[in-house]
Amino acid sequence: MDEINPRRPAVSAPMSVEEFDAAIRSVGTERYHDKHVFHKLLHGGKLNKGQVQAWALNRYCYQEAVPRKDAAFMSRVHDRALRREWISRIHDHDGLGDEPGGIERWLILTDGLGLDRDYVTSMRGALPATRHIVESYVRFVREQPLVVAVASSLTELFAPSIHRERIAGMLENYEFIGDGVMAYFRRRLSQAPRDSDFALCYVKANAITRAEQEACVDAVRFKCNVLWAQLDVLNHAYVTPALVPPGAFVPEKD
Ligand SMILES: O=C(O)c1cc(C(=O)O)c2c(n1)C(=O)C(=O)c1cc(C(=O)O)[nH]c1-2
Repeated sequence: MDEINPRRPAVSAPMSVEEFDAAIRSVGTERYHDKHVFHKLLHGGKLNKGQVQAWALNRYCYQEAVPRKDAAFMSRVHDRALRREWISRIHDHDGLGDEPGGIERWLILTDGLGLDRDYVTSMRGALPATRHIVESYVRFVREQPLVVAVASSLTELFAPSIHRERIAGMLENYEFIGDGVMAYFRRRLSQAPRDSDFALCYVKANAITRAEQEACVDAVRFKCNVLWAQLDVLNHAYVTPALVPPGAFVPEKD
């Protein structure tokens, strides 16, 4: 007869698929960056043009990092079917053929805000912390188990509602924002659900043990932190009291 070994740590049973789904979504409810004060200011028209410029040029660093993290992910995938699926994420951002892609659409936004393209793409004016934060996402995806790396993209489950709020809020509240420059976010309204549907199915099918499921939930938490921390440093540098670090972009006075 098997004896119960009291020294063996209890192994928790895996969550049901419904519990796992709910655990992932509850991370977003608790800590997605739609709750950050900087977004409330941005969408509510409470920032001046210089502060919006600072947001857009720092966020460029995130845009620039996303296809690199997807390429880092793909470099580790041996399953051809998964690579065939994932590559569309790189095309979404870098473009393919006549489709200019999301980075180009982001630069249309920064053009519209009166920022010089070379300055934006050089990332010279970005806050020092922004670069470190976005690189931590690339590193995470390069180093973590594949299913955990996929899970870290699941914040996109929560993105469409913030994109809708941003399009409506910025168009309504800033005379320097026109419909054309919001094209980036409009396009994401269809891209993000496609990506997050796939990622959620993949994670549910491939995170089998309780430990794997918990690592995936932690990955969503990590990624919320990546998004949150980018807003923390913007708020710290550009919202009162403004504390722009040496060498970073300085808005012109209104
Ligand atoms: O504006 C936003 O709030 C927001 C959030 C996120 C997200 O939740 O990760 C992404 C995006 N936008 C986005 O535009 C985007 O292309 C994107 C890719 C990814 C990813 O992790 O692969 N997240 C996001």
